[in-house]
Amino acid sequence: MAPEGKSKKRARPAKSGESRTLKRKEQQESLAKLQKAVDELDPKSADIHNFTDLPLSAATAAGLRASHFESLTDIQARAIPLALKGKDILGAAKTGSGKTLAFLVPVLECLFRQQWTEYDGLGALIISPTRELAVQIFEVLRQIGRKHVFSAGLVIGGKSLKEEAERLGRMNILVCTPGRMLQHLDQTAGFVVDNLQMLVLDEADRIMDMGFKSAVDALVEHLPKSRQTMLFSATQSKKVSDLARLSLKDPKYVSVHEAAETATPSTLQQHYIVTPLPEKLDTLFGFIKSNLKSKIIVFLSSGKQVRFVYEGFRHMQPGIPLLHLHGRQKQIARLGITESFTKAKHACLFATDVVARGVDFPAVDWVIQADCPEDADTYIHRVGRTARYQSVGKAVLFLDPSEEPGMLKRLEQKKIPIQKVHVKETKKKSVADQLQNMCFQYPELKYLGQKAFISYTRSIHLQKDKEVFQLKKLDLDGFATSMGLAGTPNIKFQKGEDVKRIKNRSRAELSSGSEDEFDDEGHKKKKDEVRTKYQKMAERVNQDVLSSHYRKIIDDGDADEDADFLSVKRVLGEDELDEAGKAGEAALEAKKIQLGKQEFIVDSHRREKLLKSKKKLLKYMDKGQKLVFDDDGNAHAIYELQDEDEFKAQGPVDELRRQFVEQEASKVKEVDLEDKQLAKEKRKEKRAKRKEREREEELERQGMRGEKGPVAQLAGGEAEEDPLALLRSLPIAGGRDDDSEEDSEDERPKKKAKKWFQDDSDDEREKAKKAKKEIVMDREPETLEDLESLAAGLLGN
Ligand SMILES: Nc1ncnc2c1ncn2[C@@H]1O[C@H](COP(=O)(O)OP(=O)(O)OP(=O)(O)O)[C@@H](O)[C@H]1O
Repeated sequence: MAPEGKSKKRARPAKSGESRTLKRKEQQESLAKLQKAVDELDPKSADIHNFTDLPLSAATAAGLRASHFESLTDIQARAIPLALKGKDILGAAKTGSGKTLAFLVPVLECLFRQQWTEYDGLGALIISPTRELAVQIFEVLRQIGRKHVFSAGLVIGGKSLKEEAERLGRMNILVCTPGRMLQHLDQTAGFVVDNLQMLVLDEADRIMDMGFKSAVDALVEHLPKSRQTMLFSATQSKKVSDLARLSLKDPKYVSVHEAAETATPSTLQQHYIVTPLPEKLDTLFGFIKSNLKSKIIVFLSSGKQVRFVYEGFRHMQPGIPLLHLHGRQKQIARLGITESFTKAKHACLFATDVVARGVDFPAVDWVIQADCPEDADTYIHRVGRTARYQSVGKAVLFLDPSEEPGMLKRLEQKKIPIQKVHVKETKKKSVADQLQNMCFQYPELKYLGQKAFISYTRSIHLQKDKEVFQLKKLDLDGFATSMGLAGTPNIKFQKGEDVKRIKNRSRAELSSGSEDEFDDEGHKKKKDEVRTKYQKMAERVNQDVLSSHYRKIIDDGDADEDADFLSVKRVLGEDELDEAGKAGEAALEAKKIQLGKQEFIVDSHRREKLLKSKKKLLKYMDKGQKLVFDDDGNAHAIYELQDEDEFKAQGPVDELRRQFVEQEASKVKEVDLEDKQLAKEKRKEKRAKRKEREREEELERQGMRGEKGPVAQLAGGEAEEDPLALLRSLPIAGGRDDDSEEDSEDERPKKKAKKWFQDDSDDEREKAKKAKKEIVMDREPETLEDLESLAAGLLGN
């Protein structure tokens, strides 16, 4: 028996070697077949109607099938074939027409055809202007990519940079917002994007506009030029400057609805109501009361408007669940609200333009634009939240009489069909009295009202399109009264440069909470900017209620918004020390500290804290000196070793210094370049080695077990792929076959054990598979953390 066993053992490697070669051959043949099909694909073919008509990998096809996507929408049928062939694309199609899949499918396919692994690093970057949209794109990617083994992550902020940074290195596909991504590219050591194959900009016109300009330009600087780039939007522009900024190569413009009669979906009914500003809230409340069995989104111009209307109406209990969403809520609250509204059958969501673009809430009946959009493009995106993909929807725009002619002209220019309707007087519900009572009763509501009033008037003042927005023609006193305010708040507008600078930012940016934050006066807030108590008080020029009221505002997840006022936690700067003293800070018993040549008096906790900060103290410390030791071991300053005359003969000191600095700088630069090149080559070499080894091991393992692995299945073409098979075959720490040779190469990084695959035995694997299935089926991701942890591992489930 023993010899038999022995002979069996000897026979196994030979068998596995054979099957390994066979499987590799099959895999290569299958890939070559797929590539050939892509090469031969005619992007203009009229026979492409379904996903099955496209040359796609079995994994993508299975993911699409499992997500119930069968037939292609127009933009998908036109854009995907071109994208599969590696073309740069400018894609334009109406809202809700399926642009997301038009770029996600090519992303998956591009990486699949290159057999991308986690060691190849970042392969595709998808940029979205808002966090909500990024989360949604990520969700769709997770759905259709479920059979792939790529890793994917979300980079949208809302958690510490360090936490995000730890995951980045492992990601093949990232969905991100521009600012946050740039932060990582600038600050996260070891995050390499040299290998990037694809860059996608969803809502490209928005990402390329002023608000994101510097972030996007800097971000693109980091990316390799030899990549495929795709831009999508319902309001796509062909601006040459944008194309140049992104170095697009012979881009194909795919605009499926260019010849359409209207720029909005044909299933959308669009109306407008002329309602003077002082009657707007009455009309809105009346509308909501008349549509209690509906799902409604109400767009307002700023977060403060949203909060006031939400709080005010909530107290009046209209009989429908009310929600509110704006960019300055905490990330977790934003996600929770988005999810609640997604699931709700009947609800009314008050929102800023943070959800105007891309967000795919199911079955929205009404989109109400209670505040006029800044331009026709914003109008198109807002109304696009309803009547999505073959469903019907209705939209109503509220206009002040002064806005009517200008706005109608803009809408007409953009081919937007809209009809005027009148509100029945009986349907209007006067809310001014109730709001006035509430403002009297709840000072915090009054405060919100004042802020909302100010932010509304300011947004009108800052609008670029003066034909539509004419502050002077608005009845501001009537508006203040309708909000329940006893008097009209005084408004101060900035003049000159400030206004110009603020004007350059669109209303959407001011209210969407995209990424940069702005203070009440429109100044861009730096994250750690230190502002004194006095500065803040000075900023409250437009308020006439006491600051204690602010603190009473119920914190329902909006803490971010009022962080300026509510938070007492501040980082202190030097310039604050004196102020702190003035403000009566408890003084410490004065003591003295000697630092370098300077003496410091410590008379407050703040100053003491400052003096503990090494970084801040650097400027007071000696800069250090270069010393040279003579033969006797005595130290000398460099100049001491040179004869003075000799030294002077060399030229003016400043010139010498400059030359020296230049020389050294160029040396450093040279060495730096060499180092980078060397490191890059090493990385490439390692990657290639790893990839080869993985393939071999995978094939070896499959051959030894006699299992039908993914490679064989892929070659078969027809059989249902096991999404985890490839993963299982990867050399997982703690789960290696005993008889597999331990790789002795030092440089090989230890793979992290993936929880669900730790034991390689079939039973354990089965259990892991079940457990994983349970997660996917029984528990939907609830938080950002859930989403990311699902994705941080792998797309496949
Ligand atoms: N081929 C398809 N078959 C069925 N449904 C689809 C298909 N493609 C997309 N959809 C559905 O259509 C809806 C809208 O798709 P998507 O969000 O991609 O639209 P969009 O064009 O990006 O819209 P927006 O311009 O507002 O961003 C989604 O609910 C999506 O699931």
